[in-house]
Amino acid sequence: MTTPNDFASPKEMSPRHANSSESLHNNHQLQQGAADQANNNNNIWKSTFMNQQQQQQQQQNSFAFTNPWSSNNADSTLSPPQQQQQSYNMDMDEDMLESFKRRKSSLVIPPSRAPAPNPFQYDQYNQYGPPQSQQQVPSQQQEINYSHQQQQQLYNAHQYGARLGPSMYQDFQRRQSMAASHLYPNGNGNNITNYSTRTINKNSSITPNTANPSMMAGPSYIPGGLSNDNSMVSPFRRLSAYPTTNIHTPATANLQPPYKQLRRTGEEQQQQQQPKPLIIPSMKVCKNRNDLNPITNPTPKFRRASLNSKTISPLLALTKNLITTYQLCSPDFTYKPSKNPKRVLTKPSEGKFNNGFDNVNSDYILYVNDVLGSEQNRKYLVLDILGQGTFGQVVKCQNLTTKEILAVKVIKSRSEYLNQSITEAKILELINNKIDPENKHHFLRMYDSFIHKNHLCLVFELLSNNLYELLKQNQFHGLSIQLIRIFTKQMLESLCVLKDSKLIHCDLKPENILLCSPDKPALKIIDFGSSCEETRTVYTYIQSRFYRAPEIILGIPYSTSIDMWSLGCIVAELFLGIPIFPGSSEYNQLTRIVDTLGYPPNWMIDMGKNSGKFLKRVIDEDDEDDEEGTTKVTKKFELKTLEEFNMDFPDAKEEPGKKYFKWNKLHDIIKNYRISKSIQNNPRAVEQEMANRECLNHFLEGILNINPLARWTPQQASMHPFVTQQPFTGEWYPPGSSVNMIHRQNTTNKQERKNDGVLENNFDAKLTVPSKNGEPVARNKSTSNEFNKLSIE
Ligand SMILES: Nc1ncnc2c1ncn2[C@@H]1O[C@H](COP(=O)(O)OP(=O)(O)OP(=O)(O)O)[C@@H](O)[C@H]1O
Repeated sequence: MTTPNDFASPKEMSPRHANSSESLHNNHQLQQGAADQANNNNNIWKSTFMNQQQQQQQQQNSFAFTNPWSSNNADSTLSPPQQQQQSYNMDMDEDMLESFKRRKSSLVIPPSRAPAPNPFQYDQYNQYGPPQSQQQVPSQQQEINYSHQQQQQLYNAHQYGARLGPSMYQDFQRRQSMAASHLYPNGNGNNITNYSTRTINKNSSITPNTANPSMMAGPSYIPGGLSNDNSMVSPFRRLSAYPTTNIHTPATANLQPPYKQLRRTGEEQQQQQQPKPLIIPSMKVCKNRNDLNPITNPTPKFRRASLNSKTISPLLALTKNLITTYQLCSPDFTYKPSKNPKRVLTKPSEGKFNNGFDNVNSDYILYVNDVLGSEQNRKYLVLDILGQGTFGQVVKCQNLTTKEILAVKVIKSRSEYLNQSITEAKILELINNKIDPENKHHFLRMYDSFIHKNHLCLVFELLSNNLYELLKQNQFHGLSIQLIRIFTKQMLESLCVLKDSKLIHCDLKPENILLCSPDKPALKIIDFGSSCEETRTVYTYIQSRFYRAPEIILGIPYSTSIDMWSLGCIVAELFLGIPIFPGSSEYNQLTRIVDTLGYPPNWMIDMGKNSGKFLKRVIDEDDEDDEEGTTKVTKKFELKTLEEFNMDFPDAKEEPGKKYFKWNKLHDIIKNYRISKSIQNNPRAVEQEMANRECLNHFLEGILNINPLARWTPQQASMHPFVTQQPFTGEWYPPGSSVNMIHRQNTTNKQERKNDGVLENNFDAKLTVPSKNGEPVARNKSTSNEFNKLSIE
């Protein structure tokens, strides 16, 4: 049979025995001194001490929690006569309990109404009860052993194991150790005593109990753990265990609760002092549902406190009225909100630059309740963080004068970010004041800008979630086509205005499109930090990768049409829930685009500064002979294989990209995307959904045209049936468009790459045709003659 010691080390079982050899030594010393004093006879003492040691050893082996005073020390001064001692200690226990209860009430610590059942019946141990006589020791020991055997059996039989498991068992033992450490806190033998046998003088020095019970009733007695001695903490508070005795208590005049109690009559007080049976929490096996009903104990008296004599529920005392509660515990306690620790919002939060105001990334270290700005009417109280980006942090603030809640973008203090952000502020100013003064075209409003501790701060209207967060909330399942249409319409309105103003946003992505409020589908475009004028396209490394246009990847001069590409990616993502081109690198990004939409036209590859990085030139014989019968040799390009790319750029360590969609072609991805469960059983709804998808697909093909010259402008896209909700017949061309192109029917993939809807390798060419995944757009016969004369205005 295993013993409890098999489950835990002696250290865990008893700090008194195993934790501190010094403590054990002191214990012996103390007992030795006591024996000397009593018998003044070395021989007797020796035999007694050896007896005692044996007993202790036995106890230590069987169970760690034993009362050193419970064994007969053969010294009447230390161990009072059994009868006397028992009643005395019983009195003291009750006294302790009552005092403790009152003390607890004054601390506003409600006793647990239905203590958690202790699986190991810990409370039944007489640890806090009266000391046992020598005669009782074996029986107590037996009880302990028996109980532990029971625990052991229960544990082994998995009766509790399933619910408690070894970790809970260990936790129980740890708590036992904690209790023991409260019982024997100082590790010097003087304090080694039981609660029930402790007296503490006014100076809080703890001495073993003497035989005189009257000593316990005086003002000098403070029950163990609740004395002035701070080192003594009641184990009750940790274990919610009550003494097992219920003996009449002597008055403890110095421990009256501060209220109500004072108004009680003597009779009431007497009644209160009557012995009351204590319900000892015990373990019970739940056999049916009724066993789970909570046990409600009668509300004990003195459990509520307040400074103004009003009763406060424990809940309120520990929540809303916590300050009062603290004041009740310590009259010196004062509370000032200004001294509250401020929550830091910036990560990393260690000050590195700018006199410690900035972290290693040159971000200003922001705290809740910080004030940004110093001028009158331009002070902003920091409330929370809204987002973080390349340029800095965006925080929710309150204007201290107007009380308006706003968003403040605190730009990094490095000059490159500062300069670009000045451009952002200028563009926003232009948009807000000149381009969209009436706030109709879904652009973020900027209200103010100022410098705070070397950081440019831009004050914006406060918006809600961004579209990425919206998709996330929807478990990345994509939005309904109706909602996508509403969003697309608004984004196109903004892009029309930007194109007319010859401005390029350059960083359109779901994170930069924000809902105005959480409950309406109105949105606004933010983050003009990368924006530029169409005539000043200085930067070539722009746009977030997933939304990066092919002309940027290839390194071709760009225009407002890069925003249309990003829009196409965003609309597709709103439908699919995840990015349509989630490239892990530029090479991977281009690979995904080519796989889904076909190759860029030759002129783009010829022109692209970066083309050689990703593509290889292959001289191929054309499968068609010219009129004279000679084989035409045309330039062709192919994406480098992964191996070829890694060979050319060993540092890149390019790996095969993860495949997110079963299908490759855009049309197939959209068409075969899962149908919402809500309409799966409704054929008409499914039919409507498929029709909507066809329309969405056609719309996407128009704006996700690899050729920027063939890509629809926002004005053209705004007229598409997907946006206008006009009937979609399967064909649609931007009004007034004509093209002069030679189009081959039944083009193969190889052939797609040659043409891909572009007619001339001329960047300024205006003669383009919308293509469908690089495949010819099916046209009805009646228009086939005009087909070659489409031009886009
Ligand atoms: N006016 C606003 N109201 C609410 N949240 C905002 C506001 N402006 C920005 N945010 C939040 O802060 C995030 C970052 O903002 P912003 O894109 O302007 O920073 P950035 O440093 O330019 O980021 P990026 O890395 O995209 O360049 C946004 O995605 C958004 O969630």
